[in-house]
Amino acid sequence: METPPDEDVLWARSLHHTHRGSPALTGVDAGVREGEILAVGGPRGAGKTTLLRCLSGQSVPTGGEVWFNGTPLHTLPAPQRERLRRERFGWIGPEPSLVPELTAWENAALPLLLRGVPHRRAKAAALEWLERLDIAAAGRLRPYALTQAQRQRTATARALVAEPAVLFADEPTATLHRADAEQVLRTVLAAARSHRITVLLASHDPQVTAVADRGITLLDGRRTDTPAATGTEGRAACSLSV
Ligand SMILES: Nc1ncnc2c1ncn2[C@@H]1O[C@H](COP(=O)(O)OP(=O)(O)OP(=O)(O)O)[C@@H](O)[C@H]1O
Repeated sequence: METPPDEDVLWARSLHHTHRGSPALTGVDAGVREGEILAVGGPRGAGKTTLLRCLSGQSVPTGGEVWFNGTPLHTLPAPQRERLRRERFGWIGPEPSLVPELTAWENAALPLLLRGVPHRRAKAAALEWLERLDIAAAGRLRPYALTQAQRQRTATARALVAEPAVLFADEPTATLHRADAEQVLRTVLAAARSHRITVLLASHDPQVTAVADRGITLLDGRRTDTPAATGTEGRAACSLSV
């Protein structure tokens, strides 16, 4: 068995995954270094979400290995995997799934509250992230009273509030208008760089993936990027002002 490279915080080898018998990933290798922003590009249906779900321990691959800091996620019993996910990973999906009964700040504070952080400290941290995302004024509103953009910003605050080791952002700006998309991306990237959060950013939009340090590309569940392209500096090609 090959050992994960020391510098990779997250490392996957020969990942296979099927959905009801249909292949979604076919032998994908990937690695991301601490503090790196890695884009996962490719058209719809290419396998980006499936890859992020396998790397984050939400799905167990049908074949291959996933290692996080020397821990094999692919063999970890479900309760430990859940715990690791809760404590070390953050997730932003294309649709903000907020708890309808909670206010924006309570939703944002949820990862800290569930971890037993005192109410006052959790609230202060949540409000700080909502402030950074320009929606502190909406902190007392419940999700039904928020716009789609405010809901997505709240979900972004929730993903960052506990300063995860790895942030998985799956099409995080897909439902946002350009200006909102730019601000959400800018905040995520600034937070990642200042807190050394590793980011996996999946998007079918080349303007979004261009903000990453490095990118891989999937098509029909396989990587299509060449080693040379993998090392390309994404930021040089960035067309979003983030
Ligand atoms: N729950 C599921 N059940 C059945 N097939 C699925 C399921 N999830 C994904 N697939 C299929 O697996 C393949 C990869 O899907 P995946 O969502 O990972 O791709 P993607 O690149 O993230 O695309 P998108 O941007 O549309 O989400 C596709 O063919 C998709 O139809």
